[in-house]
Amino acid sequence: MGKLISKGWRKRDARVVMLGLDFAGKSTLLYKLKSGQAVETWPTVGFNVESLQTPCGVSFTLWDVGGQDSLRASWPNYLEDINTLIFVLDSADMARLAEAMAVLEEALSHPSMAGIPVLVLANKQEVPGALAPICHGGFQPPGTPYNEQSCSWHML
Ligand SMILES: Nc1nc2c(ncn2[C@@H]2O[C@H](COP(=O)(O)OP(=O)(O)OP(=O)(O)O)[C@@H](O)[C@H]2O)c(=O)[nH]1
Ligand SMILES: [Mg+2]
Repeated sequence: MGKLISKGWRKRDARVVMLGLDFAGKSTLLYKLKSGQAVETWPTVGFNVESLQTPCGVSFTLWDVGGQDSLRASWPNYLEDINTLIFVLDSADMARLAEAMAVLEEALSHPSMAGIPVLVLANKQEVPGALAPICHGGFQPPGTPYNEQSCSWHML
């Protein structure tokens, strides 16, 4: 976040976009951050958006984009002029890990993603058998080996 603030983010709301396969938990996360409570969700058709603030007072707008296959063609529209991409991964869904990797790679190839910080959020960690973040070694943008010190992308 320090890097983001140093880019002048205090002057305007940052635009943060969440992508990920359907059922990954994006909307659950959005409303948990907004209300502090777990809410029931339905598959998102289109997007949800909320204004949020970090505990240290940085305002940002968080976009939650529907992840169903039929909606992914619209993802590039959401990537224009963003400050950060959060890619939400269902860590308990091994069967779709490769699919998730493929759609992340496609999103990262969008021209407007150059230089944009990416956070891969390994969700559903409490599910028995979920892949631990440290085990997501194969799940990384091509050419960008995971490095705790690197600011270009982070796995949480
Ligand atoms: N066990 C577990 N379930 C979760 C977690 N986060 C979300 N879920 C569940 O995952 C399901 C899908 O959550 P959503 O938030 O609707 O998923 P989404 O990524 O918004 O899906 P789309 O809108 O279709 O793209 C719901 O049943 C949630 O309750 C989590 O951390 N752990
Ligand atoms: Mg949703």
